[in-house]
Amino acid sequence: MSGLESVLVVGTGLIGTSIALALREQGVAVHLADRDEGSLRLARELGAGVEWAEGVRVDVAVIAVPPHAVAGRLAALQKEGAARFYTDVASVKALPLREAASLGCDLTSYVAGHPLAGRERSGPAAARADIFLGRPWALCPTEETSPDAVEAMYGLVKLCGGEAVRVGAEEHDRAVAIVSHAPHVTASAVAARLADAPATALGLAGPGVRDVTRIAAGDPRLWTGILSGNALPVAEVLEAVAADLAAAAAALREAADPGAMARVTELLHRGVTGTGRIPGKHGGPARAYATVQVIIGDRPGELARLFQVAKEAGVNIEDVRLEHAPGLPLGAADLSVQPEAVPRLSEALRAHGWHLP
Ligand SMILES: NC(=O)C1=CN([C@@H]2O[C@H](COP(=O)(O)OP(=O)(O)OC[C@H]3O[C@@H](n4cnc5c(N)ncnc54)[C@H](O)[C@@H]3O)[C@@H](O)[C@H]2O)C=CC1
Ligand SMILES: O=C(O)C(=O)Cc1ccc(O)cc1
Repeated sequence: MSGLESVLVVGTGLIGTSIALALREQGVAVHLADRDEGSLRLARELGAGVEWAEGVRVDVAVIAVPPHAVAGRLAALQKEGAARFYTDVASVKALPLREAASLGCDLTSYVAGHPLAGRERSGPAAARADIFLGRPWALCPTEETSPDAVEAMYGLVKLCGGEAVRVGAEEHDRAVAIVSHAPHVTASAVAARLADAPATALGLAGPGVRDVTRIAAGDPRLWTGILSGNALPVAEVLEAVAADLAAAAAALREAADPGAMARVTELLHRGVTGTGRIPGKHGGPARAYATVQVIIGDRPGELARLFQVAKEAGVNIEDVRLEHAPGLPLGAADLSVQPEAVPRLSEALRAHGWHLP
């Protein structure tokens, strides 16, 4: 299919509205539908598109609702003849395909999809057009899917700035159990320890615990649906994680024994190996950035001034992490840059009066 001109987004939450905004930026006509009037209105007011009027037929319908609701929406949309092609964005893929088949949906025009991009917040207010840039976007056509439908979805993913990855639904589900679903439960288990932690402990919280628990802030209702839709693959990974944790705890009970601590060290080494295997930006190999730490005042415009100095020094800031010192009007910014840019950036920052610890 050449040129995708009109899209219907059903479910104007975080992902649906983000897709709509990304497509609007590319000049695509976007129609919106959601069973929740407030979400629909907000998405419209954010410039994500116009309300879908029944009878309007589009090139592609994107179903961006919770996993268990996908097949029902697909069946209803196909009955109305809403689009030429259909896709969804649910975090699990075998479930909607199975349910769509049992509801008698037309599987030739449906390509199950999943953008591996998102946030720990829900709803249209959290939507951003750029969350898909350089991110993988799984597409799971089956033997029944028409080549035209697959081609249309590659076009849609490209328009959103994502990188299409073709994969079978079962393989997809086993993969995301490892890289997304089990990590979510693990993050929740760590974050749950904070629910009744003493104030002293919370006051000492640093970036490490933030990194490990960020995704645990996600919507529990949505995540219950995701996990129940991928139950066995997730259970398998969690059992392996639990075994590692139980072995580490048992070893720490005998910490005076060097043999026991060696087992803990071995787990830490496997962890280092695992983190090193996570691909870097744009799906390329992991790239180790160097960090330049700068002390910043808690004042408006401080970061903008910092970025300006980096820009003038010709240094690209790949990532930035802010750490606020509790109770102090100061914080630290960790700037991730290419290792070779560290001396240039450090020198430029010092020359402009910044304090580098
Ligand atoms: N949150 C994330 O970071 C990611 C989520 N996903 C998947 O995207 C889908 C949507 O998730 P979010 O946008 O995060 O959720 P969200 O809660 O922000 O939005 C979901 C929207 O769907 C609407 N909705 C629910 N059932 C509906 C139905 N039967 N008909 C019409 N509208 C309905 C809700 O009113 C809501 O506006 C889910 O399947 C999720 O697994 C995929 C990638 C990332
Ligand atoms: O917040 C993050 O880092 C995520 O990875 C979000 C996310 C949540 C659910 C998905 O199915 C895909 C991505």
